[in-house]
Amino acid sequence: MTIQTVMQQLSAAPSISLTDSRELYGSPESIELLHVKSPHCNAVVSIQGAQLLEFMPQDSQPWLWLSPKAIFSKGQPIRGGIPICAPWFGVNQQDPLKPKHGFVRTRNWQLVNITENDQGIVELTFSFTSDKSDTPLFPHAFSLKLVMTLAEHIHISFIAQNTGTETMPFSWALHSYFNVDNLKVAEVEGLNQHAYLDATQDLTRTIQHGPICFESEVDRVYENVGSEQVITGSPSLLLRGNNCPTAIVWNPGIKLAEKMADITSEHYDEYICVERGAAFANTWKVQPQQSITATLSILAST
Ligand SMILES: O=P(O)(O)OC[C@H]1O[C@@H](O)[C@H](O)[C@@H](O)[C@@H]1O
Repeated sequence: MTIQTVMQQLSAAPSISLTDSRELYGSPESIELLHVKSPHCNAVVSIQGAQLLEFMPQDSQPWLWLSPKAIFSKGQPIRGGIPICAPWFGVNQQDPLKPKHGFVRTRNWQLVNITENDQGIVELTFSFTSDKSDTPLFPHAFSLKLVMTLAEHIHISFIAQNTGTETMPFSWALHSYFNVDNLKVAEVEGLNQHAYLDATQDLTRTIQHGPICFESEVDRVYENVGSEQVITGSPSLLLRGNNCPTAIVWNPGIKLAEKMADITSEHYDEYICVERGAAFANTWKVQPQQSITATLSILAST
């Protein structure tokens, strides 16, 4: 979309304005952002990575965690909100030197549509199309579409299309960072008795007993999960995924966080990640010209 069309669509969407990270967060470098202040919510979205950074329903508290030490720099991951990991999740299995979590989280996406309906519900549509320069990183041509609906809740549709001529292995995650007011009492429910791969123990298969608690580093991959998980804490949230068979639950704990410049021991206990996507045994095999759609809703849990 040209800047002219963006401006036209923004003029029909009174709750959305264009800003940047310098203005909003005082960063030295400027990353383009959309600021939503609607009757339903306040939100901030980065065009780099098509990444929702902040979300707070009216009369509530922030649902997503954005690190106070987040780095806003072109081509760098932004720590917090909902980064999109694709076309692979985690460490690349063929070449561990390739960027972790793929490369679309650090690229500019195309903003293809901005709408706000009469009730003030905002919908943002982004697209990403790989090009020849991406072939050394990922030998398949693909395009992605992400539709983000911001109301009193968050709804995301994620669509991947194989635009090449061979079957495309594609793993991905919506790597959501959720605010917790007390890590010691925060829990994730909905995975009891489920096997997981423990990334802190060389991916040893282990069985989950009861809710997930965060007493030290947690880095777990649950395959073939049910549609819903609940984060209990303040706020309590319900995640409902469709076609997102993998859940990844992560908090680095204090020791690892000390080594992460955009988290540190000062902030590691402010969030947990509960990510949904399709990874490990659930990696998508996308046929030539096939599109696969997944959706994720994040709702207040009652
Ligand atoms: O620092 P990154 O690349 O954003 O990754 C953060 C974490 O992402 C999680 O999804 C992984 O399970 C962790 O192992 C990883 O440390």
